Amino acid sequence: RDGMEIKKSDDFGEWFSQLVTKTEMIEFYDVSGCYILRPWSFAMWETIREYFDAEIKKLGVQNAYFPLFVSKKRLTTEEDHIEGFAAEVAWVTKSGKKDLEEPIAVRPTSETIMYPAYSKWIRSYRDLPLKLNQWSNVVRWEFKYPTPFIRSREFLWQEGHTAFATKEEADVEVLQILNLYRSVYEDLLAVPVIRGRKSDKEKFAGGLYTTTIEGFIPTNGRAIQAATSHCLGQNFSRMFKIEYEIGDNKKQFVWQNSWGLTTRSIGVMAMVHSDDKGLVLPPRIAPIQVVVVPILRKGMEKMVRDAAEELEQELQKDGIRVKADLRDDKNPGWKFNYWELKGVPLRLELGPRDIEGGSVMATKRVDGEKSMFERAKVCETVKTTLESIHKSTFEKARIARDEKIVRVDKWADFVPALDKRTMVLAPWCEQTPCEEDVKDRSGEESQQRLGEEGEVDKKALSGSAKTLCIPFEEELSRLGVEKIGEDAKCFACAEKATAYTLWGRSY
Ligand SMILES: O=C1CCCN[C@@H]1CCCn1cnc2ccccc2c1=O
Repeated sequence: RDGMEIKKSDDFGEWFSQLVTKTEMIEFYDVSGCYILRPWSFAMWETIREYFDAEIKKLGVQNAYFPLFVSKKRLTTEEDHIEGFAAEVAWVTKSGKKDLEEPIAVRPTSETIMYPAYSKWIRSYRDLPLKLNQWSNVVRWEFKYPTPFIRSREFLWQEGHTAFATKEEADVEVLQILNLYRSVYEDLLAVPVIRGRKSDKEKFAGGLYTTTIEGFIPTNGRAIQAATSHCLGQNFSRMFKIEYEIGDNKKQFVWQNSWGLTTRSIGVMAMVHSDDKGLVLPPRIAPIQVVVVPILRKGMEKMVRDAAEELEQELQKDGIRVKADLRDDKNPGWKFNYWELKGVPLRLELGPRDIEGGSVMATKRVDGEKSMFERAKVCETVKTTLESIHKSTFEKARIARDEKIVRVDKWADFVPALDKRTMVLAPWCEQTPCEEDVKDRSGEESQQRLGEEGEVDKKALSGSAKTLCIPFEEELSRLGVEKIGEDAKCFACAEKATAYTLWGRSY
Protein backbone atom coordinates (compact mmCIF):
# COMPACT_ATOMS: atom_id res chain seq x y z
CA ARG A 1 0.00 0.00 0.00
CA ASP A 2 2.62 2.55 1.02
CA GLY A 3 5.50 1.22 -1.09
CA MET A 4 6.10 1.50 -4.85
CA GLU A 5 3.90 -0.88 -6.84
CA ILE A 6 5.38 -0.29 -10.31
CA LYS A 7 8.89 -0.84 -11.67
CA LYS A 8 10.72 2.12 -13.22
CA SER A 9 11.49 0.16 -16.38
CA ASP A 10 7.98 -1.32 -16.72
CA ASP A 11 5.89 1.86 -16.86
CA PHE A 12 7.97 5.00 -16.41
CA GLY A 13 5.01 7.41 -16.40
CA GLU A 14 3.06 5.47 -13.77
CA TRP A 15 6.23 4.84 -11.75
CA PHE A 16 7.00 8.59 -11.65
CA SER A 17 3.44 9.47 -10.68
CA GLN A 18 3.57 6.96 -7.81
CA LEU A 19 7.07 8.12 -6.83
CA VAL A 20 6.18 11.79 -6.37
CA THR A 21 2.96 11.05 -4.46
CA LYS A 22 4.05 8.14 -2.23
CA THR A 23 7.18 10.03 -1.16
CA GLU A 24 4.97 12.99 -0.21
CA MET A 25 6.64 15.37 -2.69
CA ILE A 26 3.44 16.16 -4.61
CA GLU A 27 -0.30 16.14 -4.03
CA PHE A 28 -2.44 16.17 -7.16
CA TYR A 29 -4.85 19.08 -7.76
CA ASP A 30 -8.09 19.53 -9.68
CA VAL A 31 -6.76 22.15 -12.12
CA SER A 32 -4.99 20.18 -14.85
CA GLY A 33 -1.25 20.77 -14.96
CA CYS A 34 -1.17 22.25 -11.44
CA TYR A 35 0.33 20.45 -8.45
CA ILE A 36 0.72 20.96 -4.71
CA LEU A 37 4.38 21.06 -3.68
CA ARG A 38 4.49 19.36 -0.27
CA PRO A 39 7.24 20.05 2.28
CA TRP A 40 9.43 17.14 1.13
CA SER A 41 9.92 18.69 -2.32
CA PHE A 42 9.50 22.33 -1.31
CA ALA A 43 12.47 21.94 1.06
CA MET A 44 14.53 20.94 -1.99
CA TRP A 45 13.45 24.09 -3.87
CA GLU A 46 14.45 26.14 -0.82
CA THR A 47 17.91 24.52 -0.83
CA ILE A 48 18.35 25.24 -4.56
CA ARG A 49 17.16 28.81 -4.03
CA GLU A 50 19.49 29.44 -1.06
CA TYR A 51 22.48 28.13 -3.01
CA PHE A 52 21.83 29.93 -6.31
CA ASP A 53 20.71 33.16 -4.59
CA ALA A 54 23.93 33.37 -2.58
CA GLU A 55 25.99 32.78 -5.73
CA ILE A 56 24.29 35.43 -7.91
CA LYS A 57 24.59 37.96 -5.08
CA LYS A 58 28.36 37.41 -5.26
CA LEU A 59 28.04 38.50 -8.92
CA GLY A 60 26.30 41.73 -7.84
CA VAL A 61 22.77 40.64 -8.78
CA GLN A 62 19.96 42.11 -6.67
CA ASN A 63 16.52 40.58 -6.15
CA ALA A 64 13.36 42.56 -6.93
CA TYR A 65 9.73 41.75 -7.56
CA PHE A 66 7.65 42.75 -10.59
CA PRO A 67 3.88 42.41 -11.13
CA LEU A 68 2.24 39.14 -12.03
CA PHE A 69 0.03 40.79 -14.69
CA VAL A 70 0.88 42.38 -18.02
CA SER A 71 -1.37 44.25 -20.43
CA LYS A 72 -2.00 42.87 -23.90
CA LYS A 73 -0.43 45.97 -25.40
CA ARG A 74 2.78 45.46 -23.48
CA LEU A 75 2.99 41.72 -23.95
CA THR A 76 2.73 42.06 -27.70
CA THR A 77 5.16 44.97 -27.95
CA GLU A 78 7.21 43.06 -30.49
CA GLU A 79 5.48 40.16 -32.20
CA ASP A 80 8.64 38.15 -32.95
CA HIS A 81 9.29 37.82 -29.24
CA ILE A 82 5.83 36.44 -28.58
CA GLU A 83 5.40 34.57 -31.87
CA GLY A 84 5.19 30.86 -31.25
CA PHE A 85 4.36 31.38 -27.58
CA ALA A 86 0.99 33.17 -27.87
CA ALA A 87 -1.04 29.98 -27.44
CA GLU A 88 0.47 29.45 -23.97
CA VAL A 89 -0.53 32.83 -22.53
CA ALA A 90 -3.24 32.75 -19.83
CA TRP A 91 -5.58 35.77 -19.77
CA VAL A 92 -7.71 37.40 -17.05
CA THR A 93 -10.82 38.71 -18.81
CA LYS A 94 -13.32 39.32 -15.99
CA SER A 95 -13.51 40.54 -12.44
CA GLY A 96 -16.57 39.10 -10.79
CA LYS A 97 -19.37 39.24 -13.34
CA LYS A 98 -17.92 42.21 -15.17
CA ASP A 99 -15.72 41.94 -18.25
CA LEU A 100 -12.44 43.80 -18.00
CA GLU A 101 -11.98 46.70 -20.43
CA GLU A 102 -8.72 45.16 -21.57
CA PRO A 103 -7.72 41.51 -21.07
CA ILE A 104 -4.72 41.16 -18.77
CA ALA A 105 -2.14 38.37 -19.22
CA VAL A 106 -0.61 36.36 -16.40
CA ARG A 107 3.18 36.55 -16.79
CA PRO A 108 4.68 33.66 -18.77
CA THR A 109 8.07 35.42 -18.44
CA SER A 110 8.86 39.00 -17.47
CA GLU A 111 10.81 40.73 -20.26
CA THR A 112 7.88 42.94 -21.27
CA ILE A 113 7.06 43.69 -17.61
CA MET A 114 10.57 44.67 -16.60
CA TYR A 115 12.11 46.35 -19.62
CA PRO A 116 9.99 49.51 -19.80
CA ALA A 117 11.18 50.16 -16.24
CA TYR A 118 14.77 49.42 -17.33
CA SER A 119 14.34 52.06 -20.04
CA LYS A 120 13.31 54.58 -17.39
CA TRP A 121 16.07 53.65 -14.93
CA ILE A 122 18.99 53.48 -17.37
CA ARG A 123 20.00 56.91 -18.70
CA SER A 124 23.75 57.14 -18.29
CA TYR A 125 26.59 54.62 -18.33
CA ARG A 126 26.73 55.24 -14.57
CA ASP A 127 23.43 53.33 -14.32
CA LEU A 128 25.14 50.23 -15.73
CA PRO A 129 25.46 47.37 -15.22
CA LEU A 130 21.92 46.78 -13.99
CA LYS A 131 21.49 43.23 -12.65
CA LEU A 132 18.11 42.18 -11.29
CA ASN A 133 16.62 38.78 -10.54
CA GLN A 134 13.22 37.67 -9.31
CA TRP A 135 12.10 34.48 -7.61
CA SER A 136 8.51 33.93 -8.68
CA ASN A 137 5.94 31.72 -10.36
CA VAL A 138 5.00 31.89 -14.02
CA VAL A 139 2.05 30.49 -15.95
CA ARG A 140 2.25 28.86 -19.37
CA TRP A 141 -0.94 27.13 -20.46
CA GLU A 142 0.82 24.25 -22.19
CA PHE A 143 -1.17 21.57 -23.94
CA LYS A 144 1.41 18.80 -23.97
CA TYR A 145 1.05 16.01 -21.38
CA PRO A 146 1.45 17.59 -17.91
CA THR A 147 4.05 15.93 -15.64
CA PRO A 148 4.83 16.95 -12.05
CA PHE A 149 7.86 19.28 -11.92
CA ILE A 150 8.76 18.54 -15.57
CA ARG A 151 5.84 20.20 -17.36
CA SER A 152 3.24 22.13 -15.36
CA ARG A 153 1.03 25.11 -16.19
CA GLU A 154 2.33 27.03 -13.19
CA PHE A 155 5.89 26.58 -12.01
CA LEU A 156 8.40 28.30 -9.73
CA TRP A 157 11.60 29.72 -11.12
CA GLN A 158 14.09 32.50 -10.93
CA GLU A 159 14.51 34.83 -13.89
CA GLY A 160 17.59 37.04 -14.12
CA HIS A 161 17.57 40.10 -16.35
CA THR A 162 20.82 42.05 -16.71
CA ALA A 163 21.97 45.05 -18.76
CA PHE A 164 25.53 46.01 -19.69
CA ALA A 165 27.35 48.77 -21.59
CA THR A 166 29.26 46.28 -23.75
CA LYS A 167 28.74 42.92 -25.44
CA GLU A 168 31.94 41.60 -23.84
CA GLU A 169 30.47 42.05 -20.34
CA ALA A 170 27.24 40.33 -21.38
CA ASP A 171 29.11 37.41 -22.99
CA VAL A 172 31.06 36.85 -19.77
CA GLU A 173 27.97 36.84 -17.54
CA VAL A 174 26.00 34.45 -19.79
CA LEU A 175 28.64 31.80 -19.13
CA GLN A 176 29.09 32.63 -15.44
CA ILE A 177 25.38 31.96 -14.93
CA LEU A 178 25.43 28.82 -17.10
CA ASN A 179 28.24 27.47 -14.92
CA LEU A 180 26.19 28.19 -11.82
CA TYR A 181 23.32 26.22 -13.35
CA ARG A 182 25.69 23.34 -14.04
CA SER A 183 26.78 23.54 -10.41
CA VAL A 184 23.18 23.43 -9.15
CA TYR A 185 22.61 20.23 -11.15
CA GLU A 186 25.96 18.52 -10.63
CA ASP A 187 27.01 19.73 -7.15
CA LEU A 188 23.58 19.84 -5.47
CA LEU A 189 21.39 17.41 -7.45
CA ALA A 190 24.22 15.04 -8.56
CA VAL A 191 22.77 15.15 -12.10
CA PRO A 192 25.29 15.32 -14.99
CA VAL A 193 24.49 17.95 -17.64
CA ILE A 194 26.10 19.01 -20.91
CA ARG A 195 26.76 22.70 -21.54
CA GLY A 196 26.40 24.06 -25.01
CA ARG A 197 24.84 26.50 -27.40
CA LYS A 198 21.35 26.12 -28.94
CA SER A 199 21.04 26.03 -32.75
CA ASP A 200 19.44 29.00 -34.52
CA LYS A 201 16.20 27.04 -34.77
CA GLU A 202 16.12 26.09 -31.07
CA LYS A 203 17.38 29.36 -29.55
CA PHE A 204 15.12 31.98 -27.93
CA ALA A 205 13.78 33.83 -30.99
CA GLY A 206 13.93 37.21 -29.23
CA GLY A 207 17.60 36.83 -28.35
CA LEU A 208 21.02 36.84 -30.00
CA TYR A 209 22.17 33.41 -28.79
CA THR A 210 21.10 30.85 -26.19
CA THR A 211 23.35 28.71 -24.01
CA THR A 212 21.86 25.71 -22.24
CA ILE A 213 22.54 22.80 -19.93
CA GLU A 214 21.03 19.58 -21.23
CA GLY A 215 20.02 16.69 -18.96
CA PHE A 216 19.12 13.13 -19.95
CA ILE A 217 16.67 10.56 -18.58
CA PRO A 218 18.23 7.15 -19.45
CA THR A 219 15.04 5.20 -18.64
CA ASN A 220 13.04 6.67 -21.53
CA GLY A 221 15.94 8.03 -23.53
CA ARG A 222 14.62 11.58 -23.46
CA ALA A 223 16.84 14.61 -23.22
CA ILE A 224 15.61 17.54 -21.18
CA GLN A 225 16.50 21.25 -21.15
CA ALA A 226 17.70 21.77 -17.59
CA ALA A 227 18.24 25.58 -17.60
CA THR A 228 19.05 28.36 -20.08
CA SER A 229 21.14 31.51 -20.18
CA HIS A 230 20.44 33.81 -23.12
CA CYS A 231 22.37 36.73 -24.54
CA LEU A 232 19.66 39.04 -25.89
CA GLY A 233 22.13 41.27 -27.69
CA GLN A 234 20.49 44.67 -28.32
CA ASN A 235 17.22 43.19 -29.64
CA PHE A 236 15.17 44.06 -26.56
CA SER A 237 16.98 47.33 -25.83
CA ARG A 238 16.05 48.55 -29.32
CA MET A 239 12.46 47.39 -28.77
CA PHE A 240 12.18 49.03 -25.35
CA LYS A 241 14.56 51.98 -25.97
CA ILE A 242 16.94 51.04 -23.19
CA GLU A 243 19.83 53.34 -24.04
CA TYR A 244 22.51 55.34 -22.26
CA GLU A 245 24.35 58.57 -22.98
CA ILE A 246 27.92 58.19 -24.16
CA GLY A 247 28.65 61.93 -24.12
CA ASP A 248 28.15 64.70 -26.73
CA ASN A 249 24.46 63.79 -26.84
CA LYS A 250 25.10 60.37 -28.43
CA LYS A 251 23.26 57.28 -27.13
CA GLN A 252 23.99 53.57 -27.13
CA PHE A 253 21.61 50.62 -26.73
CA VAL A 254 22.52 48.38 -23.78
CA TRP A 255 23.52 44.70 -24.14
CA GLN A 256 21.25 42.34 -22.19
CA ASN A 257 21.11 38.80 -20.83
CA SER A 258 18.25 36.80 -19.35
CA TRP A 259 18.51 33.46 -17.58
CA GLY A 260 16.17 30.99 -15.86
CA LEU A 261 16.09 27.81 -13.76
CA THR A 262 12.83 26.20 -12.63
CA THR A 263 11.35 23.58 -10.31
CA ARG A 264 11.78 21.18 -13.26
CA SER A 265 15.25 20.59 -11.73
CA ILE A 266 13.64 18.66 -8.85
CA GLY A 267 11.77 16.40 -11.26
CA VAL A 268 14.91 15.66 -13.26
CA MET A 269 16.80 14.70 -10.08
CA ALA A 270 13.96 12.39 -8.99
CA MET A 271 13.74 10.74 -12.43
CA VAL A 272 17.48 10.21 -12.78
CA HIS A 273 18.33 8.78 -9.33
CA SER A 274 15.22 7.06 -8.00
CA ASP A 275 14.69 3.30 -8.22
CA ASP A 276 11.97 0.67 -7.69
CA LYS A 277 12.07 1.20 -3.93
CA GLY A 278 11.46 4.96 -4.22
CA LEU A 279 13.48 8.17 -4.08
CA VAL A 280 17.26 8.13 -3.91
CA LEU A 281 18.27 11.59 -2.68
CA PRO A 282 21.73 13.08 -3.14
CA PRO A 283 22.84 14.22 0.35
CA ARG A 284 23.20 17.93 -0.46
CA ILE A 285 19.56 18.26 -1.53
CA ALA A 286 18.04 15.76 0.95
CA PRO A 287 15.70 17.49 3.45
CA ILE A 288 16.82 14.79 5.90
CA GLN A 289 20.31 13.37 5.32
CA VAL A 290 20.41 10.82 8.16
CA VAL A 291 17.63 8.95 9.94
CA VAL A 292 18.31 7.24 13.29
CA VAL A 293 16.17 4.16 13.96
CA PRO A 294 16.29 2.73 17.51
CA ILE A 295 15.99 -1.05 17.77
CA LEU A 296 13.99 -1.31 20.99
CA ARG A 297 14.08 -4.42 23.19
CA LYS A 298 11.68 -5.26 25.98
CA GLY A 299 12.64 -3.57 29.18
CA MET A 300 15.42 -1.49 27.59
CA GLU A 301 13.24 0.91 25.58
CA LYS A 302 14.19 4.00 27.58
CA MET A 303 17.95 3.39 27.36
CA VAL A 304 17.88 2.87 23.59
CA ARG A 305 15.51 5.78 22.94
CA ASP A 306 17.75 8.11 24.95
CA ALA A 307 20.82 6.92 23.05
CA ALA A 308 19.04 7.61 19.75
CA GLU A 309 18.07 11.11 20.84
CA GLU A 310 21.61 11.76 22.02
CA LEU A 311 22.99 10.64 18.64
CA GLU A 312 20.46 12.88 16.86
CA GLN A 313 21.48 15.89 18.98
CA GLU A 314 25.18 15.28 18.34
CA LEU A 315 24.74 15.05 14.55
CA GLN A 316 22.39 18.06 14.52
CA LYS A 317 24.98 20.16 16.36
CA ASP A 318 27.44 19.17 13.65
CA GLY A 319 25.20 20.61 10.95
CA ILE A 320 23.75 17.33 9.69
CA ARG A 321 20.05 17.29 8.77
CA VAL A 322 19.11 14.31 10.97
CA LYS A 323 15.93 12.80 12.38
CA ALA A 324 15.53 10.15 15.09
CA ASP A 325 12.39 8.17 14.32
CA LEU A 326 11.08 7.48 17.82
CA ARG A 327 7.50 6.65 16.84
CA ASP A 328 6.31 3.92 19.16
CA ASP A 329 3.45 2.79 16.90
CA LYS A 330 5.82 1.59 14.16
CA ASN A 331 8.37 -1.24 14.24
CA PRO A 332 11.92 -0.87 12.85
CA GLY A 333 11.14 -2.79 9.65
CA TRP A 334 8.29 -0.40 8.83
CA LYS A 335 10.60 2.55 9.50
CA PHE A 336 13.33 1.10 7.26
CA ASN A 337 10.85 0.90 4.36
CA TYR A 338 9.38 4.35 5.03
CA TRP A 339 12.72 6.21 4.99
CA GLU A 340 13.99 4.10 2.10
CA LEU A 341 10.93 5.16 0.07
CA LYS A 342 11.57 8.81 1.03
CA GLY A 343 15.13 8.49 -0.26
CA VAL A 344 17.03 9.46 2.90
CA PRO A 345 20.70 8.89 1.97
CA LEU A 346 21.90 7.27 5.23
CA ARG A 347 20.16 5.19 7.92
CA LEU A 348 21.74 4.58 11.34
CA GLU A 349 20.41 1.74 13.51
CA LEU A 350 20.98 1.69 17.23
CA GLY A 351 20.25 -1.44 19.31
CA PRO A 352 21.30 -2.48 22.85
CA ARG A 353 24.28 -4.47 21.58
CA ASP A 354 25.48 -1.55 19.44
CA ILE A 355 25.24 0.77 22.42
CA GLU A 356 27.25 -1.64 24.58
CA GLY A 357 29.84 -2.11 21.85
CA GLY A 358 30.10 1.63 21.06
CA SER A 359 29.10 1.11 17.44
CA VAL A 360 26.29 2.15 15.06
CA MET A 361 25.02 0.17 12.05
CA ALA A 362 24.89 2.32 8.89
CA THR A 363 23.05 1.59 5.60
CA LYS A 364 23.47 3.70 2.43
CA ARG A 365 20.29 4.23 0.34
CA VAL A 366 22.11 4.57 -3.00
CA ASP A 367 23.55 1.05 -2.97
CA GLY A 368 22.26 -0.64 0.20
CA GLU A 369 25.81 -1.06 1.49
CA LYS A 370 26.01 -1.65 5.25
CA SER A 371 28.89 -0.82 7.60
CA MET A 372 29.59 -0.39 11.29
CA PHE A 373 30.53 3.11 12.45
CA GLU A 374 32.45 3.75 15.66
CA ARG A 375 30.03 5.69 17.92
CA ALA A 376 32.89 7.91 19.14
CA LYS A 377 33.72 9.08 15.59
CA VAL A 378 30.18 9.06 14.22
CA CYS A 379 30.03 12.75 13.16
CA GLU A 380 33.21 12.59 11.11
CA THR A 381 32.30 9.24 9.58
CA VAL A 382 28.79 10.42 8.68
CA LYS A 383 30.16 13.51 6.95
CA THR A 384 32.71 11.62 4.87
CA THR A 385 30.12 8.97 4.06
CA LEU A 386 27.63 11.61 2.86
CA GLU A 387 30.33 13.14 0.65
CA SER A 388 31.12 9.75 -0.87
CA ILE A 389 27.40 9.11 -1.40
CA HIS A 390 27.14 12.36 -3.40
CA LYS A 391 30.10 11.38 -5.57
CA SER A 392 28.92 7.81 -6.18
CA THR A 393 25.39 9.02 -6.96
CA PHE A 394 26.79 11.47 -9.52
CA GLU A 395 29.17 8.91 -11.01
CA LYS A 396 26.40 6.33 -11.36
CA ALA A 397 24.28 8.88 -13.27
CA ARG A 398 27.19 10.05 -15.40
CA ILE A 399 28.05 6.51 -16.49
CA ALA A 400 24.39 5.75 -17.26
CA ARG A 401 24.26 8.92 -19.37
CA ASP A 402 27.60 8.56 -21.14
CA GLU A 403 26.87 5.02 -22.25
CA LYS A 404 23.79 6.42 -23.98
CA ILE A 405 25.71 9.00 -26.02
CA VAL A 406 26.42 7.50 -29.44
CA ARG A 407 28.74 8.90 -32.12
CA VAL A 408 27.18 8.85 -35.61
CA ASP A 409 28.80 10.06 -38.84
CA LYS A 410 26.28 8.93 -41.44
CA TRP A 411 22.51 9.15 -41.76
CA ALA A 412 21.92 5.39 -41.96
CA ASP A 413 23.04 4.99 -38.34
CA PHE A 414 21.10 7.98 -36.95
CA VAL A 415 17.53 6.75 -36.40
CA PRO A 416 18.55 3.23 -35.38
CA ALA A 417 20.79 4.79 -32.71
CA LEU A 418 18.03 7.16 -31.52
CA ASP A 419 15.56 4.26 -31.35
CA LYS A 420 17.84 2.69 -28.75
CA ARG A 421 17.01 5.61 -26.42
CA THR A 422 20.25 7.47 -26.90
CA MET A 423 21.55 10.95 -27.57
CA VAL A 424 23.45 11.12 -30.84
CA LEU A 425 26.63 13.18 -31.28
CA ALA A 426 27.07 13.90 -35.00
CA PRO A 427 29.07 16.30 -37.22
CA TRP A 428 26.54 18.90 -38.47
CA CYS A 429 26.43 21.81 -40.92
CA GLU A 430 24.40 24.01 -38.49
CA GLN A 431 22.00 25.06 -41.27
CA THR A 432 18.36 25.44 -40.20
CA PRO A 433 16.87 23.86 -43.38
CA CYS A 434 18.99 20.78 -42.66
CA GLU A 435 17.73 20.71 -39.06
CA GLU A 436 14.12 20.90 -40.30
CA ASP A 437 14.88 18.09 -42.72
CA VAL A 438 16.38 15.86 -40.01
CA LYS A 439 13.28 16.50 -37.88
CA ASP A 440 10.97 15.35 -40.68
CA ARG A 441 13.06 12.41 -41.93
CA SER A 442 13.75 11.04 -38.46
CA GLY A 443 10.06 11.21 -37.55
CA GLU A 444 9.00 9.31 -40.69
CA GLU A 445 11.81 6.78 -40.51
CA SER A 446 11.19 5.90 -36.88
CA GLN A 447 7.49 5.36 -37.60
CA GLN A 448 8.44 2.97 -40.44
CA ARG A 449 10.87 1.13 -38.20
CA LEU A 450 8.20 0.72 -35.54
CA GLY A 451 6.00 -0.90 -38.18
CA GLU A 452 8.75 -3.09 -39.65
CA GLU A 453 9.86 -4.33 -36.25
CA GLY A 454 6.44 -5.96 -35.96
CA GLU A 455 6.74 -6.63 -32.26
CA VAL A 456 6.12 -3.13 -30.91
CA ASP A 457 9.29 -2.83 -28.90
CA LYS A 458 8.04 -0.99 -25.83
CA LYS A 459 11.60 0.10 -25.28
CA ALA A 460 11.79 1.75 -28.68
CA LEU A 461 11.29 5.46 -28.47
CA SER A 462 9.74 6.95 -31.60
CA GLY A 463 9.27 10.53 -32.74
CA SER A 464 11.43 13.06 -34.50
CA ALA A 465 14.85 14.23 -33.40
CA LYS A 466 15.87 17.79 -32.63
CA THR A 467 19.16 19.42 -31.80
CA LEU A 468 19.75 19.59 -28.03
CA CYS A 469 22.88 21.71 -28.10
CA ILE A 470 26.24 22.29 -29.73
CA PRO A 471 28.46 21.18 -26.83
CA PHE A 472 31.23 23.56 -25.75
CA GLU A 473 34.80 22.45 -26.47
CA GLU A 474 35.50 21.37 -22.90
CA GLU A 475 32.34 19.24 -22.91
CA LEU A 476 33.49 17.44 -26.06
CA SER A 477 36.86 16.69 -24.46
CA ARG A 478 35.06 15.49 -21.29
CA LEU A 479 33.25 13.10 -23.63
CA GLY A 480 36.52 12.12 -25.27
CA VAL A 481 35.61 13.69 -28.60
CA GLU A 482 38.28 15.53 -30.58
CA LYS A 483 37.79 18.89 -32.30
CA ILE A 484 35.89 18.61 -35.57
CA GLY A 485 38.10 18.10 -38.62
CA GLU A 486 38.43 20.59 -41.49
CA ASP A 487 36.99 18.13 -44.01
CA ALA A 488 34.21 16.73 -41.82
CA LYS A 489 30.88 16.20 -43.63
CA CYS A 490 27.39 16.79 -42.21
CA PHE A 491 25.86 13.42 -41.24
CA ALA A 492 22.53 14.47 -42.76
CA CYS A 493 23.23 16.55 -45.88
CA ALA A 494 26.93 15.90 -46.56
CA GLU A 495 27.67 19.65 -46.69
CA LYS A 496 30.69 20.87 -44.72
CA ALA A 497 30.18 20.06 -41.04
CA THR A 498 31.13 22.93 -38.72
CA ALA A 499 30.31 21.47 -35.27
CA TYR A 500 29.69 18.22 -33.44
CA THR A 501 26.04 18.52 -32.34
CA LEU A 502 24.01 16.59 -29.80
CA TRP A 503 20.66 15.33 -31.15
CA GLY A 504 17.86 13.54 -29.32
CA ARG A 505 14.20 13.23 -28.50
CA SER A 506 13.31 15.56 -25.66
CA TYR A 507 10.64 16.68 -23.24
O1 LIG B 1 13.99 31.44 -20.88
C1 LIG B 1 14.16 32.53 -20.34
C2 LIG B 1 14.86 32.68 -19.05
C3 LIG B 1 14.15 33.60 -18.12
C4 LIG B 1 13.62 34.83 -18.80
N1 LIG B 1 12.94 34.56 -20.07
C5 LIG B 1 13.74 33.81 -21.00
C6 LIG B 1 13.04 33.58 -22.35
C7 LIG B 1 11.62 33.09 -22.21
C8 LIG B 1 11.10 32.65 -23.59
N2 LIG B 1 9.63 32.47 -23.52
C9 LIG B 1 9.14 31.26 -23.15
N3 LIG B 1 7.84 31.02 -23.05
C10 LIG B 1 6.92 32.01 -23.33
C11 LIG B 1 5.53 31.76 -23.23
C12 LIG B 1 4.62 32.77 -23.50
C13 LIG B 1 5.07 34.05 -23.87
C14 LIG B 1 6.43 34.33 -23.97
C15 LIG B 1 7.37 33.30 -23.71
C16 LIG B 1 8.81 33.53 -23.80
O2 LIG B 1 9.28 34.62 -24.12
